Amino acid sequence: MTTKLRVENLSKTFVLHNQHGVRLPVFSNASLEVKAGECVVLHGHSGSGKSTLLRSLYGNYLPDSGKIWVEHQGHEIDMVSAEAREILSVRRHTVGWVSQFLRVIPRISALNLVMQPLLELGVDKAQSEARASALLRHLNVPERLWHLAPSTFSGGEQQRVNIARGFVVDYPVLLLDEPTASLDATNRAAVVTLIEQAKARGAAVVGIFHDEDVRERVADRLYVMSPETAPEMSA
Ligand SMILES: Nc1ncnc2c1ncn2[C@@H]1O[C@H](COP(=O)(O)OP(=O)(O)OP(=O)(O)O)[C@@H](O)[C@H]1O
Repeated sequence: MTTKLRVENLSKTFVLHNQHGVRLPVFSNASLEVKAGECVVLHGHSGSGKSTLLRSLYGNYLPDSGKIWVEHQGHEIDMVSAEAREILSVRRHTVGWVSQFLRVIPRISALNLVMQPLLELGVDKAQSEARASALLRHLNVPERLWHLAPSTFSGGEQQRVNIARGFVVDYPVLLLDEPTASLDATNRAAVVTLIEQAKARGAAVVGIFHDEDVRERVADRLYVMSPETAPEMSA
């Protein structure tokens, strides 16, 4: 199996400049590898650094040291040292991000929000619309809402629009930040099916799931945010 994502000796410390420069080490020497078709779940107590690690993988946080190798269009890119335009290209083509929160854009309909990543890749409108509709239907978003802007949707409806948008492109790597938080059992199962389908087509998945049932269904391995990867706090 091909390795899609390789993290080597990654360390991250937050420096709180507005609080006397307090240093808050989050993890050090984190290393993991995710192959095509595998799902690795980040695991550890609240505050152990799961979100910080996941955000670093997407290039949202800059680690202090270490490498994040992503297989991107036939070669490996290190997300730690990559230039901004390379990170944008990785995000457009290779690494998808699904969080529990939807960034609502005023006046853009749910259907258009979901289609957008496909249109940006040059997929034609009819095909994009068909794929987006299938996902919204799968996630039980009522059809009467598809042509409305999601700002007035319930929390769960917004969450499902966001998940549809995150799964609309067949990204080789998927980063999932608690995508099932606050969904009911039917919709959790719908998301689990999407993750299983992504794995079956060869996606490498890294996720955070607080729901134990979901974790057990999708995880091939747990990556434990152990005390060794979380050094003592120092001033
Ligand atoms: N932007 C930030 N600036 C400063 N400190 C931060 C920042 N983000 C996170 N932290 C700190 O880093 C530590 C790890 O936070 P993180 O959110 O990664 O943990 P987590 O394991 O995802 O927690 P939870 O399960 O509660 O979501 C926490 O002590 C948090 O206060």
